[in-house]
Amino acid sequence: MVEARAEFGIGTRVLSVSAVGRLDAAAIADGVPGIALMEAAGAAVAERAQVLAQKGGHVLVLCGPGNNGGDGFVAARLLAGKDYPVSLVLLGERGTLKGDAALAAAQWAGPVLAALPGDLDDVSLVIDALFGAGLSRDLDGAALAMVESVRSARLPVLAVDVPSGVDGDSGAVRGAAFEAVETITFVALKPAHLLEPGRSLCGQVHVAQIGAGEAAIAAGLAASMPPLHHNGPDLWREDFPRLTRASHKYTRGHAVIVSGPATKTGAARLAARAALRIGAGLVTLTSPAAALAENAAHLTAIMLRRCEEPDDLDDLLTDERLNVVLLGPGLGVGEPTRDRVAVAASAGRRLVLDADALTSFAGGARHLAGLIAEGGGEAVLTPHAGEFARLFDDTKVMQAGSKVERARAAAALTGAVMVFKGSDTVVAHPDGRAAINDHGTPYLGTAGSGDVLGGLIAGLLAQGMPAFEAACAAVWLHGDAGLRHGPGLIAEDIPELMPTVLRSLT
Ligand SMILES: NC(=O)C1=CN([C@@H]2O[C@H](COP(=O)(O)OP(=O)(O)OC[C@H]3O[C@@H](n4cnc5c(N)ncnc54)[C@H](OP(=O)(O)O)[C@@H]3O)[C@@H](O)[C@H]2O)[C@@H](O)CC1
Ligand SMILES: Nc1ncnc2c1ncn2[C@@H]1O[C@H](COP(=O)(O)OP(=O)(O)O)[C@@H](O)[C@H]1O
Ligand SMILES: [K+]
Repeated sequence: MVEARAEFGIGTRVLSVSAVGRLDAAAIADGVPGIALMEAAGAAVAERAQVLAQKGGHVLVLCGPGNNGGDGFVAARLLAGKDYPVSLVLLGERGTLKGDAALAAAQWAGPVLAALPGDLDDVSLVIDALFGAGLSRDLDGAALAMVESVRSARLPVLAVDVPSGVDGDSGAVRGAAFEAVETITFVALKPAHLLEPGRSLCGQVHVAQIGAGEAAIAAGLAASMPPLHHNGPDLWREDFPRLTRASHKYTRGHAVIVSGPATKTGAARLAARAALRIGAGLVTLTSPAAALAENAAHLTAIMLRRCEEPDDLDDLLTDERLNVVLLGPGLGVGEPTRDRVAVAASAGRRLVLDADALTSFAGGARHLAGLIAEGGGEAVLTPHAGEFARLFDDTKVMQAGSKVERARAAAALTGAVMVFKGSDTVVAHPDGRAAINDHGTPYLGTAGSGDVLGGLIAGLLAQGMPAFEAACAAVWLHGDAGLRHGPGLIAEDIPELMPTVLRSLT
């Protein structure tokens, strides 16, 4: 879990590595000496180290050749001052240290080792201050050997800024990386604290304040555009549907969920139930004739309507009150599904496209983009990694870099809000706004869980919530239900947890 005790003014924002560099530079230009920022960073590291190391336990500090290493020198000095036995290893020559790192090293009175001690048995905690924002290539040589030794000795690691070897912007591992029990970062979260595999390698993440002022923070925020957010209620609470005394079912929207054929209807019912539970005023499930009995046997408050051909869906959508259509779960892959998507899109409805509605456009993302653009309605697409790869196979989207960049490129190409699912779900708007969600649990990886998510999004869209915020809210609420339930979760449980989840939102 990530503790978002960020610098005042950062709010939900996640900053790129270069933006944090700009922020630091602006703070220094504002009159906060770089060494003061480094002292504050090192002090935050030392404070967490005292929590993590056994009382008076041996702390091994691994310092790199840049400012990340400088933070390590400060932490080592402060811990030694508290009577912790400290060993400090420096990667490279002390004489080549520059700037603030050289100043911090000059304050360290203890020995500087050139390599790991042979015996690591009595080490209580390793502080990883090899590389942070300045990681520029894959780990090799002495750095790689240190990672391997610490990993094989199974020592607890406190990472400074990011675990060394993790790329701060993408969360990718460059060659090898430490696996930390805790990571302490400064000013703001970076993408690697939320994107896999970085997120898992960070352990618990703490954001420490180091004294940057308002103007510096504004410079950092301006340097990280379009904005990337850490998903949470602060991002979308303002836009969340609210009831008034005058609200009634027709003001709460009417979602249409398109069911698959007989024996493939459960996914649509899960979505329909979720749409109703999250507050849509009415939900209609459309069903082929052969699946009507099966659907009817399981539905009560959800209405049922026979829709055999795409034209039947067209007829249904002449009623303007039906404002959202969800297609995909259980629908089957092929032309009939593409035709139904085309009908719903050309009717100008807000769309949620999931599962088979995405796979039916495999390699045809541009065709889908055309349908969405012609209809003029907003769309939310909810691919998991497999569906994403199939849909964007023939495009440059797959080469766009990090998961955030791929989601942004996919959103720009399709003109739709993208919900790129996984343990690190990324929501991206065509204008580049994006959010990473870490509020969830692996218990959500269960059949039908994604169908429920689609229904939650449809239910929020039906109530008029803007598409990006609706997608972010649904992802977070879905995760919250998973966290509340924990072991034994099945997809059916998620809609039933919504009353509890929603009650706790206020
Ligand atoms: N005032 C501030 O800005 C503040 C910054 N703070 C701290 O500074 C950190 C950023 O510091 P930084 O920019 O000096 O980069 P850093 O991560 O130390 O690494 C650069 C060095 O590593 C080297 N190197 C890179 N990859 C390598 C590899 N694979 N294998 C071997 N060597 C490799 C690279 O070599 P080069 O690429 O130049 O050859 C260079 O020498 C940031 O994460 C935070 O902890 C805080 O104190 C708050 C105030
Ligand atoms: N390890 C995990 N941590 C958090 N959320 C997860 C994890 N695994 C899966 N999920 C979530 O569960 C849902 C699964 O959706 P999907 O793969 O479409 O399943 P299905 O097709 O069975 O409905 C997604 O919302 C995904 O983000
Ligand atoms: K580090």
